[in-house]
Amino acid sequence: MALERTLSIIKPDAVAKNVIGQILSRFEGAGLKIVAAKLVQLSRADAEAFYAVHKARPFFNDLVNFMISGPVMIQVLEGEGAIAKNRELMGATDPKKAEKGTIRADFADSIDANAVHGSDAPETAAVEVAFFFPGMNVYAR
Ligand SMILES: Nc1ncnc2c1ncn2[C@@H]1O[C@H](COP(=O)(O)OP(=O)(O)OP(=O)(O)O)[C@@H](O)[C@H]1O
Repeated sequence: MALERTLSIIKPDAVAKNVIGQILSRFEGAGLKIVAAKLVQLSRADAEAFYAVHKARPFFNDLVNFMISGPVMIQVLEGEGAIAKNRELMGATDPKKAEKGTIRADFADSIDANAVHGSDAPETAAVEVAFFFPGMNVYAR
């Protein structure tokens, strides 16, 4: 397995619930290292640009409005197979379908307020890490 970096976002619902620490602990407990982090309020332009791939989806506006509804915690996680490992820790997009013990099963309320975001492939990880942490090494292959 390759050493990877992936972008993780703790979304406004989870920040509002005061579970940043519990979520970061899960990453660290699974052997992922936090190599960059910032707590920020995204602007509408930031959220629209970050989720540009979803622009045509019916939920795009709701997603953008949700992502700017409060601060988010954005971090870069590093580790062997970090992209898949993070997705495993997060669980399915819809918390009702997320496996027991995953972040979304434990902290998310709905498919839109679903606690966390994680890059889904090396290519998207490279783009997403660069979006929030320009110039950062992403071990892109
Ligand atoms: N049907 C839907 N209704 C409302 N929101 C949705 C729906 N599908 C996806 N979303 C929102 O858009 C985000 C991005 O959707 P995507 O299909 O990429 O899911 P994901 O890869 O599991 O989530 P993320 O990209 O946030 O890690 C989801 O995390 C969710 O917040």
